[in-house]
Order: sequence, then structure tokens, then C-alpha cells
Amino acid sequence: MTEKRIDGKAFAARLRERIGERAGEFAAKAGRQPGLAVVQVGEDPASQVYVRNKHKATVDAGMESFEYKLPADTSQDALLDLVEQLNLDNAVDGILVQLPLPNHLDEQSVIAAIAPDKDVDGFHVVNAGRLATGGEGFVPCTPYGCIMLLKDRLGDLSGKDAVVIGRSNIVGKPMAQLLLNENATVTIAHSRTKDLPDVVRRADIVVAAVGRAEMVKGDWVKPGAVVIDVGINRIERGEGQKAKLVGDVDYAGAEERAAAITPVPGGVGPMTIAVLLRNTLVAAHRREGITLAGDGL
Ligand SMILES: Nc1nc(=O)c2c([nH]1)NC[C@@H]1CN(c3ccc(C(=O)N[C@@H](CCC(=O)O)C(=O)O)cc3)C=[N+]21
Repeated sequence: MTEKRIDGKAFAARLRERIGERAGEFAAKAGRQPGLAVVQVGEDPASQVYVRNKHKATVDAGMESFEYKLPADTSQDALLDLVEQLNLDNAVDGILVQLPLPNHLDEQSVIAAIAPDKDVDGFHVVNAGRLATGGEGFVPCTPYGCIMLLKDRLGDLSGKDAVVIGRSNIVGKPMAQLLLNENATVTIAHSRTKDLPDVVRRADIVVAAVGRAEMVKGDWVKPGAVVIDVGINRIERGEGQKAKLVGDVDYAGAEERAAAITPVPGGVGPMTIAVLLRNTLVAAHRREGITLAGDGL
């Protein structure tokens, strides 16, 4: 019997191991390591944790990590100048500008300034367009990680009824595209969806990406469904206590009915970072014209 709990942390660790081996092979051929630049503007505490984790994972996988920490009052022009400098830097294969940006900065124009072949987040319109039309680009890390976990559990996703809750450009929409590419029948549900519990009850695959703590209740889950919880909601506890992380799904309730379910933490989050490294590895190979067997995994 496989466990119901999908161990994204262990899965991601195995991926990072393989990516590290491939990065070593790349370095032997190219004479340099794959390089990832991470730009953080301001000091959002949650962002700082992710940026630190990304830096460590990058270095552990045998890649070069370039970190740029800019003050919260950085101007749009200064940020665009840095992005342009990174676009031109041959040691940099991937560029990630940590979102959200402070309010005075325009995220869309910053993303638009990143060279699409270095856009390892897959957020540039060119990469969104390639995903939508079947071209070779970069796929956003979180949805790609979710698809890997789903295929690992279910094998072929063809003909499965999938419901994605949430329609963000970063998760919901690309997730739906990827499921469609796997020949699932896809419904995108959102805040205006009528009878959401009934829509979810039809699903063989539920992907929750709304950012509302424990919104999806256990009795919404069809018995035997696979549940992927993308939410990371911080619940503050008393003074001096660490915030608790919960997903968008009521884990205890959903676990009783689901065939498999991702926990928070330890589910989708670690996959996001592993796929970021995978995308960086792919970017490095494409930029150097070196063939990477398979899909880099
Ligand atoms: N340009 C950009 N690209 C991103 O990919 C991006 C971003 N901006 N802004 C913020 C979000 C969030 N994100 C996470 C990555 C890993 C975990 C992760 O590893 N989470 C651990 C727990 C970490 C903790 O304890 O806080 C887990 O779920 O087990 C979480 C969240 C990437 N993001």
C-alpha cells in the first residue's frame, strides 16, 4: 500500500540529487556552472525565507547563485537596469525576480524586461504563450511540480476530471494548461463559481490554489480523488511562537476520502524549488547549445 500522504519534500530531494549530477556534467562540458540570479526588493519576511532556501538549494545542486538584495525604495528604472545587466551577463542562465514587489513597482513591466530564454519562472508572456500553444519555453515551477507529483501517483492523466481552484497567472492558469496537455478534462473554478463544493465533488484531481486557509472541506472531495494543495497560509500564533503553515485544504478531513493528498508544508513547496533548478539547468543547456537528454529530470 502506498501512503496517502504525498511526500513532496522527499520527491524534490531526489530530483535535486539528479539535477546536481546533470549540473556537474554541464560544468565539465561548458567550463562553467549553470547560474541563477535571484533579485529581492525589500524585506518581506516570507520572501526572505524562500530566497535563502533557493540560494542553498542552488549551491547544493552545483550551480552558481547570484543574489541581489535591493532596498524597498528601489526605483523602477534601477530595477529594470539590473534586469538588463543580468540579461547580458553570460554567467547568468536564469533570472528570478521575487514577487510580490513593493507597490510602487510595476511587476508586469519588470517581468516583460526579463529575456524569455532566462525566464526560469516562466512568467514572461512569451513563455505563457508557448505553454498555451505547445512551444518550447519555460513552465512556471509550481504547476510543473504539481504535474510531476500527479503523474507519479496516477500515471496517465488522460480523461481524468481535473478541477483547478484559482485562476492566477502564476499557478491556476498554467496548471490548467498543463493538465490539458496531459489530456485531462479541465475545469477552472474561482471566487465566482457557482456551487463550488459540487464542482469539486466531480473531480478525480483537485488542485487548490486560492490562498485561503483550509477553504476546501473534506466532504467536497470525491472518494478516491487525488488532492494537490498549493496554498501556503501563515496562521499567526501567540507572542514568541512560530507561525503555523496551513494549506488551502482541510487536510484531516480531505485525507479521509482522498486516495492521495499533499501536505503543507512538505508537499508542493519543495517541488517549486526543485523545478526552478531544473529550469535553470535547461536554460544553461539551451544557451550553450548543449543537448540535455530527456526533459532534464
Ligand atoms: N518570482 C517568484 N517565483 C517564485 O517561485 C516565488 C515568488 N516569486 N514569490 C514567492 C513564491 C512562494 N514560493 C515558494 C517556494 C518554496 C516554498 C517552500 O519550499 N515551502 C516549504 C515551507 C517553507 C516555510 O517553512 O516557509 C514547504 O511548503 O514545505 C514555498 C513557497 C515561490 N515563490
